[in-house]
Amino acid sequence: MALSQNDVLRALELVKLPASGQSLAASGRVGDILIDGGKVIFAIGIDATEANAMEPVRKAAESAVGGIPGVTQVLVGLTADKAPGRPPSQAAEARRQAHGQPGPGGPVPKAAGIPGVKQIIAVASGKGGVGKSTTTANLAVGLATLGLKVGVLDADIYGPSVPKIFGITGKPRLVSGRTLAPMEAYGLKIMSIGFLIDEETPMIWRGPMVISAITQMLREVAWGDLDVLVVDMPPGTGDAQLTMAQQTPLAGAVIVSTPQDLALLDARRGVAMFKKVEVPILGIVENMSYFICPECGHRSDIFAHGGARHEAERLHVPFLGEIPLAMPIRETSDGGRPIVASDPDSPHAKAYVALARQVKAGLSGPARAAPRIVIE
Ligand SMILES: Nc1ncnc2c1ncn2[C@@H]1O[C@H](COP(=O)(O)OP(=O)(O)OP(=O)(O)O)[C@@H](O)[C@H]1O
Repeated sequence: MALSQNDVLRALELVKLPASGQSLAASGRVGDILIDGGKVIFAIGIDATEANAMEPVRKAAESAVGGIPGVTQVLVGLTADKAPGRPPSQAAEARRQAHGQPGPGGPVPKAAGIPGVKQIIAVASGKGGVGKSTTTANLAVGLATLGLKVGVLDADIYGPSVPKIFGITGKPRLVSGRTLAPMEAYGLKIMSIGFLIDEETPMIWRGPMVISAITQMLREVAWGDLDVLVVDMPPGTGDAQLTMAQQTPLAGAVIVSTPQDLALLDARRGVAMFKKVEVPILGIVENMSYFICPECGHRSDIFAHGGARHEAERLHVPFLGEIPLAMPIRETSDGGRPIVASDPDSPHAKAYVALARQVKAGLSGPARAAPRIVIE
């Protein structure tokens, strides 16, 4: 007989919430349940502060549903998509009302820091394809050339491309219990959500997986001592991105945009998203800003360059610089050899190092005047 949502909810009656002892099924926290043959997928709504406490509940839910005859695979994620003010899914809301439970809400506190990691920054873009991952990789190598210990966390659930940009193959190994060793390339420690999420995982499921995956990548990876961890965020400004911005103890965010109007509009949304969760904006960088002909050296502003600088001024956030549209950037990035590492003397690499310098300065705060020494 085909599996039904009621079969799943019956199994979830046996899973209890730690604080109240209430059943998960009755809590109103179970989102829409997707059933595809023997595969069952759903998310448990949590407050952003509960990620660690609710992990055992997630596991218990997976094993309870896994025990239903006919179930071949279960995927359960924790999601804080229901940020204050956002409505829960219709199904979850109906169950909540039926059981007379209070809805989610309240302020979202800041996520706890990661021992050994001094600062975490996000590289984000309002839309895909603007060169966010290429910028992340070259910025990270650039920060390392400035003498910092740097890690890269690829959190782009929709298209994790950091392993490819760094030419990494294979999977991270377990060092102890659930802790993974990060991969290493060009002196950086690297972890990608691509190592944790199966390529076949449906897109609809990736958003709900965000909290567990980001928590695991932040806290169950042996990062060691890092000055900066650079996070390649998923493009866009939807629920998944907002949740991630809330769940990650970010010191600041770099927004990547191309100069076109539409990309700039999206960049503006990105700035607004980080402001909403009180993450400081380190600035906007304009990628594919201008083109220098490799044959004749002529410069063309193909996308009416300068838009990001104006947008940054308009939004009162720093402008971090311009990266040209250049074949060597694409070739090295797509070939697993970021240009700052593979051709550090090129003008393109220098543009990224200048960006890294700006970001580093932004992280150490506005320059303070040296104290005046008075000799009496
Ligand atoms: N400045 C640049 N000059 C030339 N090519 C570039 C530049 N920046 C990025 N690219 C190329 O553009 C393509 C998209 O870049 P990238 O994957 O970094 O974008 P993205 O914004 O991370 O995309 P998404 O997150 O949507 O997958 C890649 O082929 C990359 O090599």
